[in-house]
Amino acid sequence: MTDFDLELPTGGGSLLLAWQLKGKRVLIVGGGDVSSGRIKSVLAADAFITLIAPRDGLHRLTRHYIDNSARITYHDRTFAGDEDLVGIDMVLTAIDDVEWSRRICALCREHRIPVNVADIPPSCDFYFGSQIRKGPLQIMISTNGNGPKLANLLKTRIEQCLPEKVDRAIENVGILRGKLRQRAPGVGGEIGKRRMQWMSTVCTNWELDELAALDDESMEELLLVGWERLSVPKPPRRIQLNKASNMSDATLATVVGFFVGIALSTAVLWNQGIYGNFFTNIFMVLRALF
Ligand SMILES: C[C@@]1(CC(=O)O)C2=NC(=C\c3[nH]c(c(CCC(=O)O)c3CC(=O)O)Cc3[nH]c(c(CC(=O)O)c3CCC(=O)O)/C=C3\N/C(=C\2)[C@@H](CCC(=O)O)[C@]3(C)CC(=O)O)/[C@H]1CCC(=O)O
Ligand SMILES: NC(=O)c1ccc[n+]([C@@H]2O[C@H](COP(=O)([O-])OP(=O)(O)OC[C@H]3O[C@@H](n4cnc5c(N)ncnc54)[C@H](O)[C@@H]3O)[C@@H](O)[C@H]2O)c1
Repeated sequence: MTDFDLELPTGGGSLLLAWQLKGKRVLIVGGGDVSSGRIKSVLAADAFITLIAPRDGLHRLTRHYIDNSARITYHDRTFAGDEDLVGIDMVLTAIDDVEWSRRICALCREHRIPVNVADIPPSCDFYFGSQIRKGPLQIMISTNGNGPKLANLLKTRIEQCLPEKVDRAIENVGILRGKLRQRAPGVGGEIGKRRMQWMSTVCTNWELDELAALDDESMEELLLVGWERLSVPKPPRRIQLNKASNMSDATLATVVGFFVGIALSTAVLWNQGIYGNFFTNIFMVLRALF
């Protein structure tokens, strides 16, 4: 018997990737509303942008990006042809001209440059999705072209479920992994396996809040105590204390409300000449509550 999943994927999906565009050049054709969204996504990926769109059709946000990002090279004109594709690694078109959209797509395919044509699925080598970015966390919701609005609505739901400090926790895990690689360098082999196992145990055994509370000193301590002995200790005391003080607002409100209630009822009873002691009043409040 094997514990592998032997079932073949049913297909009909697309490949989900986190495409590394740092330092690459992306051509964006069009300067409207959709283009401004594309610019934002590409800037988040540290790429350079060549933007081709007549000035009079620019969206306010697109103009803002042109004026404020040194990564954007702007040409105030319409798409010219082959020559605009020289040195380009990816093309995104967002124009209100279906004929030109299709022509640009055909040229890109000829030059084997990956292309997305907003809203024309057959002309897309890849689709955009609805995106959530929170620090290094990136979530893309794709319905594989079935319902883009639904992707947008699901995004809102997912955003509401994300733990508050998830971005900080992920950043800290990244820093800790960097420190561990410095302490135990080497690619692959036994050392690689040992590092992966240890990091996985840290991520599994520590709460996100505890990971988010790590600072430089506690990371060094964790590496010193844990890595050297190949064990993963509990979070240091000051991080656990932080956790205690991170009591959720709702819990805090319930606890404070409970004691204020007891104090008030004591005062009222006292005022009415019912001189029960404090503990008798707690009993009366509890009886009234349950
Ligand atoms: C996610 C998002 C990302 C982005 O573009 O940044 C995105 N569309 C968004 C919004 C949106 N698009 C449309 C509406 C109107 C409501 C509706 O029609 O449903 C709304 C809603 C709105 O505007 O609120 C119209 C529309 N879109 C496409 C077609 C053509 C067709 O389906 O045939 C038509 C019909 C045109 C017509 O009828 O003429 C096609 C595509 N749109 C995609 C992505 C790709 C598949 C995504 C997936 O896998 O789910 C794909 C295939 C190609 C691509 O463009 O990459 C972004 C939400 C971002 C956010 O806010 O979070
Ligand atoms: N995927 C999505 O989320 C989504 C949502 C809405 C619309 N769309 C589609 O995306 C496309 C663009 O939408 P928009 O709202 O940004 O449109 P828009 O009309 O606001 O902008 C179009 C832009 O393209 C420029 N343009 C037109 N022809 C050009 C050419 N040959 N060369 C260079 N620039 C050219 C215009 O000057 C303008 O800046 C439309 O086809 C629209 O149907 C997609």
